[in-house]
Amino acid sequence: DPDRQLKGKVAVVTGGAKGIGYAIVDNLLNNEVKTVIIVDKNRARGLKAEEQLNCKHGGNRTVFIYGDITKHLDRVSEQIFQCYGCVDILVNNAGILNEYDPKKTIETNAMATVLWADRFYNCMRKDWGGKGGTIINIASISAYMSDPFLYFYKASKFAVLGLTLGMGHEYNYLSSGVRMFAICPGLTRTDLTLSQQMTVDEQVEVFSRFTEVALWQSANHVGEVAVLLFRTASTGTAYTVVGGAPPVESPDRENTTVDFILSL
Ligand SMILES: NC(=O)C1=CN([C@@H]2O[C@H](COP(=O)(O)OP(=O)(O)OC[C@H]3O[C@@H](n4cnc5c(N)ncnc54)[C@H](O)[C@@H]3O)[C@@H](O)[C@H]2O)C=CC1
Ligand SMILES: CCCCCC(=O)/C=C/C=C\C=C\C=C\[C@@H](O)[C@@H](O)CCCC(=O)O
Repeated sequence: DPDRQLKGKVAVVTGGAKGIGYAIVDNLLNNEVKTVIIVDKNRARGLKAEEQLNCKHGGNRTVFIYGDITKHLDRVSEQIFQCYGCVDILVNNAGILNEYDPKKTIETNAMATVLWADRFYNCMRKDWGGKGGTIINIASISAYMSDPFLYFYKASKFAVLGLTLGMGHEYNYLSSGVRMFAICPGLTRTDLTLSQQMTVDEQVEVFSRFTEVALWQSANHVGEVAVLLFRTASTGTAYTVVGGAPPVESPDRENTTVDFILSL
């Protein structure tokens, strides 16, 4: 299936200046993607990532565009569509963890992810004149766990999962040709998991004990899994990736099947 081959494709990765996003960019470039556009609000890290990746992979295949996903969707998407068309792949990865700022958490992780998905979906969709494509949303194991921690973050990641199961549903894929799936990583060593405002003060002790016994993994593992899933994942699905193990398709939620919808 040519839609599942990375060779020659153009991808956009939000929050690709470091952490999981950077690892996804690096792995896409390792697998013959033509160009990856990093959109990030950290200008210094974005420029450094562009330089490092162009040095490693050559050919000016990495392009950094400065942008805050909560503020600059119009400017950045217009610039991208003008230079590269609707692109083949969007990785909605940028996200924050700050339990002391629920509004910013929802605006960044949920609202911006929804709006970026909507903008690229509409450009890519075949029934509106596009050529199809793939949207990968980075949610979290937090969207599948029932635990007392990081509840605003959890709310934002449930939204990402809901978006993926709904917009990416096979029924929509049949007309749009836009595949959408989610990756739900467990604890991954990045700057996000070093942040000082990760959880409310009263939970710091118990949360620390939890993170000491939980399984951890490298960002590069998530990057490798993103490439694997690009080749194998069906639309409207979500995969957990925990402790460096292979991805596991997340438990089914009740699914109104396409056959049923079409029989109405
Ligand atoms: N590190 C972990 O344990 C896990 C992380 N995730 C998710 O993976 C994604 C990436 O996280 P990490 O790499 O760990 O974080 P990170 O903090 O290392 O990197 C996040 C990147 O996103 C950028 N970013 C943040 N807000 C932005 C905005 N408004 N506009 C543009 N760029 C923005 C940052 O500048 C940074 O370069 C997030 O969505 C996070 O929720 C999911 C599960 C586990
Ligand atoms: C609860 C499920 C987590 C799912 C993974 C995810 O999406 C986000 C994880 C975010 C943070 C993890 C932080 C781990 C921190 C440990 O290094 C610990 O030592 C921090 C102690 C608490 C503190 O606030 O200092």
